[in-house]
Amino acid sequence: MFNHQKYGKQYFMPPTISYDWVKKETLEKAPTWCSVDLRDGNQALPIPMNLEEKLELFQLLVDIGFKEIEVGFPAASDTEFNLLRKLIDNNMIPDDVTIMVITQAREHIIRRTFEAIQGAPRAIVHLYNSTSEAQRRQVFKKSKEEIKQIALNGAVLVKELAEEAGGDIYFQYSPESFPGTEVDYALDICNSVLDIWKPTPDHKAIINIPTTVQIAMPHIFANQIEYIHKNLAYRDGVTLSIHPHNDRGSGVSDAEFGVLAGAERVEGTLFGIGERTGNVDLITLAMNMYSQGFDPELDFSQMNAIREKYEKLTRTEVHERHPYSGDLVFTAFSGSHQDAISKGMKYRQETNTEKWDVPYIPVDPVDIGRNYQADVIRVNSQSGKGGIGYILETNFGVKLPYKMNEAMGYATKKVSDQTSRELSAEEIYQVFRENYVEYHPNFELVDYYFNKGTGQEVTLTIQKEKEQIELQGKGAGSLDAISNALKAHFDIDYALEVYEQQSLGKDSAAEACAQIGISHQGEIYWGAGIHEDITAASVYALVVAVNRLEDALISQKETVK
Ligand SMILES: CC(=O)SCCNC(=O)CCNC(=O)[C@H](O)C(C)(C)COP(=O)(O)OP(=O)(O)OC[C@H]1O[C@@H](n2cnc3c(N)ncnc32)[C@H](O)[C@@H]1OP(=O)(O)O
Ligand SMILES: CC(C)C(=O)C(=O)O
Repeated sequence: MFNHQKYGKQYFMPPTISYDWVKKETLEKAPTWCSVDLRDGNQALPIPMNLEEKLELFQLLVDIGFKEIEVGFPAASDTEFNLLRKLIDNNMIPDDVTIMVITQAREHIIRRTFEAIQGAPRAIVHLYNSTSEAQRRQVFKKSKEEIKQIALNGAVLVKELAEEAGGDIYFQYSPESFPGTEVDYALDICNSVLDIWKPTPDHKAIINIPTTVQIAMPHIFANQIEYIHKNLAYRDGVTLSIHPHNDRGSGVSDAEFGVLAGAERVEGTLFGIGERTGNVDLITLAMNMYSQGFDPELDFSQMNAIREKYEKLTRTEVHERHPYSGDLVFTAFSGSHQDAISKGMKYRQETNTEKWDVPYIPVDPVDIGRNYQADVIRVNSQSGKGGIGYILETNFGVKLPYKMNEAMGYATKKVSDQTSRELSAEEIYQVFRENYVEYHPNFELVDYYFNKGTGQEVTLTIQKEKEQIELQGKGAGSLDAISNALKAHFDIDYALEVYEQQSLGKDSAAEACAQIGISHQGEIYWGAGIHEDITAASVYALVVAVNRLEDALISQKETVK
């Protein structure tokens, strides 16, 4: 039964709350990032990665710029153990990267962990045990003091083995299931562990506070972290770290608020993969900083390549709406958004604006290897003239007059609506050609030439059904002469209202596109022509516009009948 009364508050507020973190606006300095993809991320996969896949992911993490990487839980399996041996024995760990290994606070597991890191240039040994009230009562059936002792025994052994091993070994402790732990009790365990390790500013220890399962709103977590930050022993010898999960969907908020509250290091995964609803997504965190103008010290300029490799290695798919990295995150289908984006892009180009502030697009897609044409404006039945015009202009150089763009917008939406699908740029161009360049249901222009080279007298041949007809016309200019010939033949009147043209390419041999709008009884009828010769392009545009006017007159006559 769906019964909310079954649930209640399981988290603990800290003994004092100062809310200093609320007064800070944004993250201005990158925290130390620690990727836990190879451990927490891997733990979430139905088919865990094999050795080769893990090595490839390790290299990807190094390439992105991670300086701390949790390589695994070496006591868990031979694959994890062998991964460490492979990395260490083959000198595959770059000088500026520190690997981390996690261990339960159990003697045989700690010993196996140390075997795995023997000979490592540097390593963090990450010790954890569960401290929550629920786990003490249900899982461990131990008192607070006994649970604390598990951590302390582990801390002592870790220290002894590190001293035996020599080398550069750092310690990390996590009170697992912290969200359900009394905050002052968690702090007491952490401080007691630190009393054993006695860290210094030259050889810091890490205290890592996880939201193992998220059970409170992000501001609660921030208050808890601020309390720990202010009351940690050996504070200048400790890096305060956080490890948010995402059960309530607020992993990113927990992380951001946690850093505002005093955390200096964040553990998480690429794309937020992790058990249940995942870990905090480090890409989103880093890109959030980037979009505020701060250096995240991680490089996501090849986002698509990172995503493809990650999907291949983990056999998971990144959702198309996943922040910053999904296929559709820069895409606007809706008309008013497309209109604002295309105007914003144009404004940016015209004004050479340095700061990015294009409406609806939080970061410049190009910065992460995406592409305006393919990614930003895509067209379906929700789209409008702004986006459709943008696609014609940026892909094909066709810049339609404002009102014609509106008509083209409706013609395109109609096709998308009828076919119930998105239209590609080529398909949109095809709609344009069929409706405005190749549209001549009533008559076609076969040929024309100007008499006596004056350009003011024209002879043109049109095809009407099966018949070819020769027409004569005179005018103030060539287009006027042709227009007069058509008006006389069809016995119609209209005014040449709009005339625009643009070159479709950069060289002089490139084609031109002309657009013509003729008005008759308050309505405008549009046509376009594409030709190497601009006069020819205009003539063809006029022929389409007159065909459209003819359509309207024929249907008027049919209505009268
Ligand atoms: C929140 C996190 O993601 S933490 C990381 C969790 N990840 C993993 O556990 C993945 C890797 N783990 C494993 O492969 C296995 O658990 C191993 C190899 C480490 C240990 O295996 P086993 O000893 O067979 O089983 P298991 O982990 O279930 O052991 C549970 C026992 O350890 C105790 N225990 C569990 N965690 C801890 C801990 N952090 N510190 C001390 N004792 C612990 C339990 O109380 C239980 O004790 P009991 O045997 O007296 O009942
Ligand atoms: C071991 C800790 C850090 C952990 O993974 C968690 O609590 O989620």
